[in-house]
This record gives sequence, C-alpha cells and structure tokens, in this order.
Amino acid sequence: MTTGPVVLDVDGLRMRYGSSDVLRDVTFQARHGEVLALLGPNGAGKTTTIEILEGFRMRSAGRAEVLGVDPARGDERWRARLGVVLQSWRDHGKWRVRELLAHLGTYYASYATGRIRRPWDAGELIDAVGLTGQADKKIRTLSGGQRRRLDVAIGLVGRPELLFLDEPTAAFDPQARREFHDLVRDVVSRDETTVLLTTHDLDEAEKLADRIVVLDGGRIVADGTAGELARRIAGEDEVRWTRDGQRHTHRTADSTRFARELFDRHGDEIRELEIRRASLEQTYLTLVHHAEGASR
Ligand SMILES: Nc1ncnc2c1ncn2[C@@H]1O[C@H](COP(=O)(O)OP(=O)(O)OP(=O)(O)O)[C@@H](O)[C@H]1O
Repeated sequence: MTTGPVVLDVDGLRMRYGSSDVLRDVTFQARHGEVLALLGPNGAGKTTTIEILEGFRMRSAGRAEVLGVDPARGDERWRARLGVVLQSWRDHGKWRVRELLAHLGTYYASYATGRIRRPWDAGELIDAVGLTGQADKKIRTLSGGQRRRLDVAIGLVGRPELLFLDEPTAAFDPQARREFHDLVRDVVSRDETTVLLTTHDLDEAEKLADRIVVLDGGRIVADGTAGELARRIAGEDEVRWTRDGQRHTHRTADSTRFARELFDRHGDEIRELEIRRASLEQTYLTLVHHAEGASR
C-alpha cells in the first residue's frame, strides 16, 4: 500500500446538470505514486469526475484538491504539473512526431524544478513510448495504436506529477494493450507519477491499479484493491489440490495461510495446488447489480 502524501483529495463532490445529479457525494483520495482506476458503467460519472479534477469543469458542490490546489482555481504553474491523455484528438496531422513533442515541451521548460527536469527530452520520450521508428513520420501516417502512444507521450512530455488517462486503451489490440501497460508501469516506477485512469477494462484495472474506485449512477459503490473488492463480495477463495490421487476442494477467507498449513501437514503429498480468487469481473458485476437494485 502507498503511504506517500495525498495528491488527490475529493470530498463530497457533487455535479448537477439542470435538475439531475450526475455525481453525488463522491469522496476518495490518491497518494503519491499510486495508480487509481475509476471503473463504472456508461454514464456512471467517470469522465465528469476526471474533468472536474483536471479543472475543465466546475463542480456544483463539495471539495477537491489536486496537488494541493483547488482545480477550479488552478493556474498555469499547477497545470504544468499535470498530464492529460484525452480520449484521442486528431489535429497536427502534418507535424512530425519529434517536432510536435519538442514543440509542446518548450511550454514546460520554465516549470522545471531542482527535482523535476522539464520537459522530457523528445528523443528519450519517443523511445520510452516505443515510437523510435516513427520519430520523423508525419502524424497523419501513424496507425491507431501508434497514434495512441503519441497521445500518451503528449500527456507525459511535461513529466507530470499526476497523470490523467481517460480510457487509454480503448481500441487497442491485445499486444498494444500489453505494451501500454508496461509503459505506464515503467513511468510510474521511474518517476513515481500518480495516475488516475478511467477504464471499462476490468483486466486493465486489475493489472495497473493499486486501488479501484467503482462509480455507479454518480455514487461510489466500492473503493479498495482488486483483492479487497473481491473478498468483500465473494468472501472466500477456493483452494483445490490432489493428495493420494484424490481431488479436494476447500473454501477459505485466508487461502495463503490455508495452503501453508496444508504443506506443513502433508508436504510433498500435495499435488496440483490451485487457488482461485473471485475474479474482478464477477465482483464488479455484483457491485453494479447491487447498486442498481438499491437505487430502484
Ligand atoms: N454537459 C452535460 N450536460 C448534461 N448532462 C451531462 C453532460 N455531460 C455529461 N452528462 C451526463 O452525466 C452523466 C455522467 O456522464 P460521464 O460522461 O461522466 O459518464 P462516464 O462514466 O464517463 O460514461 P462513459 O463510460 O460512457 O464514458 C451521464 O448521464 C451524462 O449523460
């Protein structure tokens, strides 16, 4: 668990469009270096939340602090500490990859600090996001996946302390998705960047996020690690093993301890040990289903 300072602090956030509340009493925190995933069905309020925290939308009520600043009052210096990867934009087709990143980087130079060298050198950044072969290509000639890597590079060029990723891998093929996950993990571990991402991909949330916040109908219905959420709903893991040619199955809330005791007692006689945790998908569907039932 991350114990660094709080980077994102949201308390009682509310957003109202006309007479309908699309965010109600949303409260969560993220700490320095933490990757937080916002999960939820269509219309749950993920993009609205992220846009409020980026300073692009005014909230109706509640408190929000992003890197110690109210996003409604964030200035240029504050903005330079954030990285934003939007759901894809298609301008700049005539620019070459290296040119665009070098150009955008100049904006951040005056916000460098003793600790954070800004901007990220265009060549190094291009290598880091896996676009070395496309560095001198025009942006309009990039494939969809390469274009998305460029979007990520644009979000990273100022070496952000906090990175917002809104559905970063929508439309990625499995290989591009895997590479993107490696990239995010690299950036997070190298620069201790805090990340808030929205996704519909449960597998992605489980792989990337230290913590998952599930939004449904504008409310938080769960907040915890993938394991905690699964245990809260499913309660118990399933342990399976074979001994003397016989299959055994046991349900327990502490499968690690159970497995240790099993080996202490029977040693090498234990074969084909399997521990099945409730999948995040099952947990998620249960959570969202419960929340929908409750609001009816
Ligand atoms: N400008 C707006 N005016 C009125 N209602 C809006 C506006 N923007 C969003 N909404 C409504 O707010 C709710 C939350 O939308 P939001 O885009 O935050 O959801 P989301 O969780 O990001 O959904 P998705 O997964 O489909 O991207 C939806 O019911 C949407 O229709």
